[in-house]
Amino acid sequence: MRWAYTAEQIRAAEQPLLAAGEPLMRRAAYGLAQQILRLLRARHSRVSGATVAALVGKGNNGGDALWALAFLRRRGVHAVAIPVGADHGAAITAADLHAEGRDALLQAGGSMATHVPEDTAVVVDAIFGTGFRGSADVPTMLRDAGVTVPEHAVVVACDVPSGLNASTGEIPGVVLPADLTVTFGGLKTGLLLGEGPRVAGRVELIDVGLEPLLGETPTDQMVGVFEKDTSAPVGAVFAPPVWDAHKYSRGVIAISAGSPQYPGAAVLTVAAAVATGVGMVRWVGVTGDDGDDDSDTVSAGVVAAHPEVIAGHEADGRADAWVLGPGWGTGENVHARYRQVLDLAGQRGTPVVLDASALELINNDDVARFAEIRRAGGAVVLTPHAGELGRLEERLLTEPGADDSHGRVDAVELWRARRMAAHVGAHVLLKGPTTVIAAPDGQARLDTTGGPELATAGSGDTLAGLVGSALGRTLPKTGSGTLDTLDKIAAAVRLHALAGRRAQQYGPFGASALAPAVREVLAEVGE
Ligand SMILES: NC(=O)C1=CN([C@@H]2O[C@H](COP(=O)(O)OP(=O)(O)OC[C@H]3O[C@@H](n4cnc5c(N)ncnc54)[C@H](O)[C@@H]3O)[C@@H](O)[C@H]2O)[C@@H](O)CC1
Ligand SMILES: Nc1ncnc2c1ncn2[C@@H]1O[C@H](COP(=O)(O)OP(=O)(O)O)[C@@H](O)[C@H]1O
Repeated sequence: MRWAYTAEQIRAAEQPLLAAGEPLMRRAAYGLAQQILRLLRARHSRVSGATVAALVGKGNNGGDALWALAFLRRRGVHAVAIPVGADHGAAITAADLHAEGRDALLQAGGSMATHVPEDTAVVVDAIFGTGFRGSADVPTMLRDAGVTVPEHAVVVACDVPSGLNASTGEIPGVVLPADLTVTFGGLKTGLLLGEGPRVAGRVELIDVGLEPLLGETPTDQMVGVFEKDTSAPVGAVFAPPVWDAHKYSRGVIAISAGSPQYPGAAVLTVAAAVATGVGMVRWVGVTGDDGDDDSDTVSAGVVAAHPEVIAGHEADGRADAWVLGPGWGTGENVHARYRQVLDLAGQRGTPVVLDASALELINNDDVARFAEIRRAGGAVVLTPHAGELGRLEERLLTEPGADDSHGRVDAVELWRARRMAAHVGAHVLLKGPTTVIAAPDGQARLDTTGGPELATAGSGDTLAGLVGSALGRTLPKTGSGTLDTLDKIAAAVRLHALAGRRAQQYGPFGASALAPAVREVLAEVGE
């Protein structure tokens, strides 16, 4: 796992090193040049003779690119810098650029230009970096300057795409989307939130020696990031059973989901939990303890699809984790069931996942119930998408709107999830293209592994079942002692994302394809 930081945190960490004369810019530029060389080698047989053009602003971001061009020039690259931007209304020129960088480039034999040569293989976007404020329309700036980016050129953003807020992921104007972003010192949260993932392309991090200083950031301000190619602890959380396991020791997942209106939600949530391999999955209807005909239809559907499921109407049975809410709708009994399970969980310390319709039932009185569950050793996990979180905010917070007093109106997903988690004393799993998981103590994780193939009805029900399984299953004693609720939720999110990718390999799919794909992913993880 890597950590991500706001631009302000990165800039603060840089200060002592810059004051001590550390050559941060040259380290950053060297890393950028290496990444460009790698691209050139992959796309062209020869590095020497290839053209790399940088769109250079007047700040240090431009300085990075100028130094990188100087390194590339020494490797035989045709290196060209094009000043882009304005100062007091007048277009900037070479004289306005970072002086040392410009001199380094010229001394190395590079050149200044007013347009991007047609044979350019790589265009470096170095107009603005973390010093960007306000808004900018980069394509219009380029058009006004008579600069055209050739269609065949690969666009590499220096630190962040110019015009992207490096902390929040907002784009107040328009940016030039990058194929690759080479970022320096630490991963910026803006590359992972909001519009960031859409415009940053692949992200490579260059170590410039900030890590020790960033490590001093309070943990509630660091954001853990699960990298695409390393695992959130999927293997540890969804580990195979130990040799002397029995069905109760492996974990019993109790799921109250579905209604006559949405019977499929029950099947999908149950299917996900079953697919992870647990000791038992119980399905519990939302009617009174006697059940009724309507609920029996849902029950029959669940058992027909999954004969191994124990279906009934009593909440008071064995449960190592509860999942409440997928497909409940607004039936008259859901509220009683919701209250009953929260009270039971408070007495027993059972983790509870509140999804979909259950989220609509939460009010401020429940905060004390959630605290009770945590005190008893359990956890509460809310799994809203942005719309559901908005409704929670309206109901629970006195100031539901996004607060911009910290200069991060967005970081929206991160900030909103953290705020809600702290307010209600529960973990908040905020679903979307970037999934945010916030703990009540301020810690957070981001995962961008999931693709848009997951945006299909019932995919959230599947995720709720996976989170329930992660919280209720018994972990092997060895090697998993340090896994906390945040890790378990993160593992479920990652498993969901990997299942989406796996299912997609066989073509477009609906959510019922996810549970079989979960089994395939776990078979590989376990190998
Ligand atoms: N993080 C690190 O470890 C390092 C960061 N460095 C680089 O330094 C960069 C930050 O440099 P700076 O602080 O000089 O800032 P930038 O180079 O990001 O941009 C600042 C310039 O752009 C102008 N500007 C900002 N917003 C504008 C807008 N909306 N319209 C028009 N002009 C605007 C400012 O007036 C200023 O002249 C980083 O992004 C990174 O590339 C490296 O040089 C050293 C290592
Ligand atoms: N564009 C996207 N890219 C990646 N993941 C997405 C995207 N849109 C939605 N998702 C994921 O798909 C799932 C959808 O869940 P949800 O909205 O609750 O669906 P439903 O309620 O229909 O089951 C979530 O895990 C969410 O993170």
